[in-house]
Amino acid sequence: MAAKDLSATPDDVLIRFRGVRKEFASGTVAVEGLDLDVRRHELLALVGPSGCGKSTTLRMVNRLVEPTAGQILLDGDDIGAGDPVALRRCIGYVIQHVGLFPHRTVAQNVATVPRLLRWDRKRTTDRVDQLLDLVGLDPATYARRYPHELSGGERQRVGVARALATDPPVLLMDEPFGAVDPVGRRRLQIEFRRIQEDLGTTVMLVTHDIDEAVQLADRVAVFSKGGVLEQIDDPVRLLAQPANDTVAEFVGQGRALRLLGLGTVDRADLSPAGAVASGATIPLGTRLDDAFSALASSSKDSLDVVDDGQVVGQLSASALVDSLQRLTESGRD
Ligand SMILES: Nc1ncnc2c1ncn2[C@@H]1O[C@H](COP(=O)(O)OP(=O)(O)OP(=O)(O)O)[C@@H](O)[C@H]1O
Repeated sequence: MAAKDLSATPDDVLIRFRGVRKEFASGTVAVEGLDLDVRRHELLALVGPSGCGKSTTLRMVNRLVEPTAGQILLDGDDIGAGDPVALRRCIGYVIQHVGLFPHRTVAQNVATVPRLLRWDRKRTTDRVDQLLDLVGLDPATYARRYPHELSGGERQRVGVARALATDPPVLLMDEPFGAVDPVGRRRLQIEFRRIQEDLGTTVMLVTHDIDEAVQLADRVAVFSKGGVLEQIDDPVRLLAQPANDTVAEFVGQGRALRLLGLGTVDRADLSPAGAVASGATIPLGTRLDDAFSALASSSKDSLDVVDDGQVVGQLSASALVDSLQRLTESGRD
């Protein structure tokens, strides 16, 4: 399976779960009757309450867990029929506590799979440097460091670089940004999304954080206890139109604000700049939830919006409400 070009077939589905069930020896049913398609090049987030089977679902894709029933197809092939070691070589895996080898340098950690594949030294070092650059770690500074000489966020970046070393078509991520502080986390999420789009990697991402899911993912799958898939949709639709009470409860009371987080300040939202400056300024393209916070903390009822150092208009509270309305409408058919 590793040798196959997974980008070669026209089928839009890369990973297909068909009637997958996992019952552990203890009798716990972690996943039940799961039918789920993961599209090629998409970032699919898996969310749901603790213990609902998200990690088990993920770990069945690289066969760290074997299903009790059903099938998982990767590009049309039943993964249960092939060699699990070959399978894992074409699937990157990133977990919360990255699991870097403590006695190996950053470069050696990133080179783990290339070495297993017996890449020559030059190809390996070139790839390591390229990946460290990609995740924002200067190779000259970081390549020879050991994991204990890195911050949590830097370790997480090395984990991502290591998982991407051989440019796997599939990346499984289980709470990959969980150990990073909120500010570093947002930066890392944005950078990761850019890398994923550039490389075209198909990603399944398990997260507890609904905000992370709706900000990052192309689609979000909401599970309930017992590994039951309640809804799978794009973030706007999920927030605007939860399929049932379980999903509505899970996506939470902050739904309106989360929807705002999916839009940005656009010229169409602005009224002409007044003669009197409104006080606070924000750049065009600011996320609507950040604009809302800026407005809430300003003493005025509108914000000046700047682009290229010029005030291009004002954003009022009512324009923000209109934007939310538009986002909600776009999530409904
Ligand atoms: N190896 C195992 N043996 C027995 N039961 C297990 C095993 N691994 C997981 N479980 C059980 O299966 C269920 C689903 O676990 P899983 O880790 O997939 O959930 P999760 O949604 O990822 O949870 P969390 O969000 O807390 O990480 C839980 O009830 C868990 O206790």
